Parts: sequence; structure tokens; C-alpha cells
Amino acid sequence: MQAKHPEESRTTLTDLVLPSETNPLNNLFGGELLARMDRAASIAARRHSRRIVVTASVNHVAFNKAVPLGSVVTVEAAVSRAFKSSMEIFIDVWVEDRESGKRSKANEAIYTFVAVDETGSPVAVPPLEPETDLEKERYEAALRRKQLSLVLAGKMKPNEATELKALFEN
Ligand SMILES: CC(=O)SCCNC(=O)CCNC(=O)[C@H](O)C(C)(C)COP(=O)(O)OP(=O)(O)OC[C@H]1O[C@@H](n2cnc3c(N)ncnc32)[C@H](O)[C@@H]1OP(=O)(O)O
Repeated sequence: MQAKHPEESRTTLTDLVLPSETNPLNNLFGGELLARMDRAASIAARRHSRRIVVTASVNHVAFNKAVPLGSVVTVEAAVSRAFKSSMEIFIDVWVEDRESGKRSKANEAIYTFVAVDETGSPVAVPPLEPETDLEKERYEAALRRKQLSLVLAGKMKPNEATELKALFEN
């Protein structure tokens, strides 16, 4: 299968924060942001694989900044590494300043999606070829994150997570 670049899967969703989507402090409810990120990541995984994709794992989420009611929020997702049937998706969340229009980073997350056939069985996806420095950095670290996620899910023995272990040994 021919390799694809992260740019080919990049997906941008921009939407407002409405009153029904906020918590008692009038900030965006965490679950609503998770859903928006899942939708953007799912489209990115589909664009990369051109297959049915399912969320296998939410590997990391950081709610670093509260997002107030009325904000314009942009969720940007792209495949950061493709393995055999799984894809790591990196998601950046930006909030736009009303007056200046300047975007600032509010949150980020990392999801894993798996491409499946009509029966739900995993199928192979094209490899990913990173281009920019940031894409290369995310690509390099993705294998360690996959191993950590599999160890936490009880699907890999810690002593088999070679690249992850090397982080602590060097
Ligand atoms: C878009 C949506 O929101 S869909 C709704 C929510 N998601 C779902 O319903 C998915 C339900 N889960 C499933 O269908 C299955 O568990 C699947 C398809 C995700 C995985 O199926 P499995 O039988 O575990 O398949 P298998 O063990 O071969 O794993 C498939 C791939 O997923 C990876 N994987 C599985 N679990 C994890 C995990 N927790 N973290 C990271 N990667 C994982 C495996 O490493 C493997 O990757 P590779 O093929 O690239 O090496």
C-alpha cells in the first residue's frame, strides 16, 4: 500500500460553544469536547484508511484551559502514525479570540482508531510518512504511546514494550 502524508487526513471542525454544552461554570463540558474530538479523529482516520474506522482507545486527554460559553472552538485532527490496522490520531484544540481573531491552544488529545471490514475485523491501513518536524516528532513517539496503551489495557506484557522500557533505562 502506498504511504500517505498527515496532510491528507487533516480534518478541521469549527463550532460555537452553546449554553446546552456547558458546565455550571459556563465552560465547555468535557464530554462534549471529547465527542467533538472523536468526530474529527474519526474523519481523519477514515481519510487515511478509506475504510470503516472505530475508536479503539483514548490514549491521552489534557483539559489545560477552560473554554467559555460562546467561544469559537476549532478541533484539528490528523493521523500521526499508522501501524498494521491501527492509527494514532493527534488532536489539537484551538480557541479564537473574539476581537483579534488570534487562535490560542486550549487542549490536546491522542486517540487510537482501528480500520475494520464490514464484519468488524481489523484490516490493514496504508503507512504514514511524516513531513514536518512536528509530524516527525509525533510519529517517533507514537510507538511508545501504543505500547503504553496496550500495557494499560492488559493486551501487552510490560516486558514486551521494548521501546517504552528504553525511555526509563537510558
Ligand atoms: C467511531 C466510533 O466512535 S466507534 C464506537 C466505539 N468503538 C468501538 O465500538 C470499538 C469496539 N472495539 C472493537 O471493535 C475491537 O476491540 C477493535 C476493532 C478496536 C480491536 O479488535 P481486536 O480484536 O482487539 O483486534 P487486534 O487485537 O487485532 O487489534 C487491532 C489493532 O488495534 C490495536 N489496539 C487494540 N486495542 C488497543 C488499545 N487499547 N490501544 C492501542 N491500540 C490498540 C492493536 O494493537 C492492533 O493494532 P495493529 O493492527 O496496528 O498492530
